[in-house]
Amino acid sequence: MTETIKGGLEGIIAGKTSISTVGKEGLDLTYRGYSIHDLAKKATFEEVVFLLLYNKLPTKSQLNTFIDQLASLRELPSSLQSVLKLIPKETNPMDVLRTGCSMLGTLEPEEGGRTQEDIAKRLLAVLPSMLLYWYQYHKGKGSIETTSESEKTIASHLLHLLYGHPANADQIRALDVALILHAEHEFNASTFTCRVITSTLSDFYSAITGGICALRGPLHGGADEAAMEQIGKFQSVEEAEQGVKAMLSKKEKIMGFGHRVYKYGDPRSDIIKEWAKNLSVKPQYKVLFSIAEKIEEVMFKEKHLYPNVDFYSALTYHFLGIPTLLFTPLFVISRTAGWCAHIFEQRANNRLIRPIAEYVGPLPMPFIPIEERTL
Ligand SMILES: CC(=O)SCCNC(=O)CCNC(=O)[C@H](O)C(C)(C)COP(=O)(O)OP(=O)(O)OC[C@H]1O[C@@H](n2cnc3c(N)ncnc32)[C@H](O)[C@@H]1OP(=O)(O)O
Ligand SMILES: O=C([O-])CC(=O)C(=O)O
Repeated sequence: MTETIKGGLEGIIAGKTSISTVGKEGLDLTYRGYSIHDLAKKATFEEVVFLLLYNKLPTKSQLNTFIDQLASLRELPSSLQSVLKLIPKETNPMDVLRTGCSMLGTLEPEEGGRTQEDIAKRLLAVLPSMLLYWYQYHKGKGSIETTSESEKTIASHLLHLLYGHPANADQIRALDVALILHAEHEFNASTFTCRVITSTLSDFYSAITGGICALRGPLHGGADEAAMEQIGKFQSVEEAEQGVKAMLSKKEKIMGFGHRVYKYGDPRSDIIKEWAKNLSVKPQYKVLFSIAEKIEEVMFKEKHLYPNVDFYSALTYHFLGIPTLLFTPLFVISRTAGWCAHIFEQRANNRLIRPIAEYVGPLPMPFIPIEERTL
């Protein structure tokens, strides 16, 4: 093979999708043809989930039925509650979701007559319960009630479970927008993982569990937590400027910047930045916001790199009082919508995903039996 291969499958078209466009000239980011800007301004997360799963916008009554259905699926089976209690409290919450998702697959398997749509809805409804049940249990709050339907939406339910009381309308809308922005992104690493697993005719839970595993890393979904840690290390804009320059001079990466596809900026970043700005009401939040803006300025001056969705999402979550370790799990909850849509799409026109490798190993050589082998 003489053609030079770029690492990481960069620029390779690995399949077709009608779910979203990412960075396509003149289209930018759309979900099923709808601009991310319109969706973030005018839609709700549940509306976006419906759109992704059913390939059409819901009517008002379809949406209400959908919201009610999701709210009725929040219950954790008692054996799953037991498993969540057994998972050590120091565990990374991404591992909790990975384990919880896999466990649910043993309790409510696809083979048991459930449709893929049933499983998609169940996962979207129960993942927040799983996360917050484990989190609050190990914070000493006991076994919290996750089934209440008083909070209709995923964002309000999540924040209520986290705060222990209802969130206000701005907080709920901020999280709702973050969930919309993270819901889908074409053939990113975690979605591609789901599609590869699906292509072997494996089950739904295996594919989603694989997606969670791929999202965990800091080069992908885990960047929001890494970005927050980096921003939080600086006390002032001056320190941030010096610190980032020093990191760049050592060839270190600044998390939350750069993107494989968007070379001129991630369209989701300005939207979530605006929400971070709106929420930065406390003096210490204003300092963090200006530190983040300084990092953005330095990154552009020094590297011509732009923030991706993770950078200002991190601040948005922080200003919502969400612990850093829960950032990437929130990404899981949102991206499950996109993963499910991709599993449906892969199944509808499946062929095993199996590329080939360029062999760069040794040429064939004689095998030396162990008795004759010397060091
Ligand atoms: C939701 C998401 O998953 S969005 C992405 C979240 N991930 C991050 O924010 C992690 C930080 N960013 C990165 O590591 C990268 O930009 C990625 C992984 C997102 C994209 O990676 P790739 O397309 O493979 O670009 P790659 O890592 O090869 O970088 C190209 C060049 O830009 C530099 N670069 C890219 N991102 C960054 C960064 N965040 N900080 C500093 N330098 C960077 C690289 O060091 C490299 O420089 P070089 O050519 O001098 O060696
Ligand atoms: O598309 C990617 O490579 C990463 C990303 O932004 C996402 O998954 O939202």
